[in-house]
Amino acid sequence: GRDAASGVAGKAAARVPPTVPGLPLLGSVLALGSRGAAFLQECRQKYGSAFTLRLAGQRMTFVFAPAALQHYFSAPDTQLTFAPAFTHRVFGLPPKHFYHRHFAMLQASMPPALRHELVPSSLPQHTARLLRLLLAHLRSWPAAGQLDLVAELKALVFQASVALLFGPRFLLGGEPDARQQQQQQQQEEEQRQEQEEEWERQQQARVQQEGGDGAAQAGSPCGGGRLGSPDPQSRAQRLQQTFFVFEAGFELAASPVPHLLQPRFLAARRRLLAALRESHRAGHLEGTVAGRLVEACGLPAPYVANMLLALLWASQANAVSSAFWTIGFLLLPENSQHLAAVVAEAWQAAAAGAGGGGAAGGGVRPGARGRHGAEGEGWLPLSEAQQEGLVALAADRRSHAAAAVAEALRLRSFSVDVRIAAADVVVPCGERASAGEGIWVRKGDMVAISPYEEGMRLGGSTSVHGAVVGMGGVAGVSFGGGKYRCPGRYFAEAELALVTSLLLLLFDWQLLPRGQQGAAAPAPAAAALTSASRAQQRQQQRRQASVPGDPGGLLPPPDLHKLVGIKVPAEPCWVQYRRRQPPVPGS
Ligand code: HEM
Repeated sequence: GRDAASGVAGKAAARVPPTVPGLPLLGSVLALGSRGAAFLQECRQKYGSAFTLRLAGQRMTFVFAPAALQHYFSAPDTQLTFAPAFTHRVFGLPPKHFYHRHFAMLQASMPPALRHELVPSSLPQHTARLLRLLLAHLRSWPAAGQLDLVAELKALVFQASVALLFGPRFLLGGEPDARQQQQQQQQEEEQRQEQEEEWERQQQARVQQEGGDGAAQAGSPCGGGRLGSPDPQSRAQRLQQTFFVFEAGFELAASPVPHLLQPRFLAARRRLLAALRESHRAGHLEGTVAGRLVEACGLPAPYVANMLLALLWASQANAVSSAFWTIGFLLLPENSQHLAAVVAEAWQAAAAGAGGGGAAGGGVRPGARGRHGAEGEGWLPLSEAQQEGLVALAADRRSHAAAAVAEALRLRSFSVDVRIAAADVVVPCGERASAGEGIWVRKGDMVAISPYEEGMRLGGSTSVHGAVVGMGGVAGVSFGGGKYRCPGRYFAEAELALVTSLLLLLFDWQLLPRGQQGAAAPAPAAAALTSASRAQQRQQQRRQASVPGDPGGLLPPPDLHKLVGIKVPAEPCWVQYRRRQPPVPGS
């Protein structure tokens, strides 16, 4: 195997992979753009475990053989390199300035770069803060009602984790504060706490402003996910919506299709860059993960905002939909046992925290449950000590919540990872890969892998390729591998476990039948359901049958157009929810 992986002995048995015929000039751009993963599956059936697509001017070779995976993640940069052109095209980071700083950004220890910043030992500190931000946001939810879980998780996860990583003042905005630059570290810390309190006050003020009457509401409790809503919005909501316009346009923007044809993407990027630039100048990012990364990276000032945009995208794009899938899968009837285990474990963790540390501040307010009413306003769901219990649970990689997160990632990450061939190389492939069999890839071609098996069920046995076992199974591969693996992995896993435990501890949830929402929900006009859209619906239901993890088709299908990263749900997901009482201290 070692010979083949080195790409030297492989040359003798190397073959050129078949090229999929497509349109003149465009090649398979349209097929891949419109059918995504389904198109790749067809190609795989027709051409086998390696084939090349022509995508306008770019050739992209897909390799599916397990032997290729190992090579992919271990090949030196002189053979396969992380796509620098891509960071330029999407984030506007020129390789000239960025490429040699890339490692500093990932690895530097002083000032701490991402790998040092987000190591497991520093996680409790980050997750404790994240939990406070999540709780502040959840206060604006009525005690019960119906909501679109996709939209609400977007708002919850984006706003809380951006406040954590970029600082609450990035989301709040505000005037530059010259004094801030001279403040000692301790003062900065105090200030951040004040900002978090201010953030909480704002969330609370909004509850009051919106009536806080707790009437069972449908729709978006905090205006989270409704694009184009006419309601006056906070800066946080506007940033969130702009971000998801950027994210929706991301893959097309990375393709060779001219940006001139993508005005929405360009406008969103411009707005995000302006907001990041303004916050950086005003000192809002000081003392935050993002601020320390700027220091570690040492980019020239004009490109700082572009790097921050890359961090914003990387930290949100996958995490938000992963949170949805984790909770969504747990709500499926066939997973009720797993749900019960996650709830019991969260309950225990909160109770243990409450028992161990003494419930500061009186803990849970009795009466916060049941018929929602003016309680919404002062709802303080978890004491400090209970929060500590949940934070400890989020760091436990053997918890039921961690298993549910890993399973959701495995089920919704049947996507692709991409490198560029830095030279003519042989990638091991085929039944005799260990004996040197492989495929040729030309210098400049893209090499893509998609190492996922489909058709597995939550809790079922996990079959993974031997090549990826060392990286934590398929869920591990969704974070990439080798030296470019995701530096946010441990943070992301703790974040997702925390969001899952918290929401399942504080609320009872029930999936509503697809396409059916509560009376108060904004129902789609019946007339709008044309025969064309009905046909589309049927087609989607057929596709759903082949989507792993949801045999009954109760969750929205994943959008199969998206090729990179965790799949995004293609539709809203309506649920009924109701607050419940977390454990009473000492119980
Ligand atoms: C479920 C959540 C997440 C998934 C599935 C995920 C996955 C990935 C993958 C696949 C890569 C590319 C690795 C490669 O090509 O080999 C990546 C890169 C990256 N991720 Fe994550 N990620 C997640 C969450 C996060 C979070 C929460 C952060 C930050 C706090 C983060 C920060 C980054 C950064 C900065 C990079 C770029 C690294 C570079 O420039 O080389 N990610 N992620």
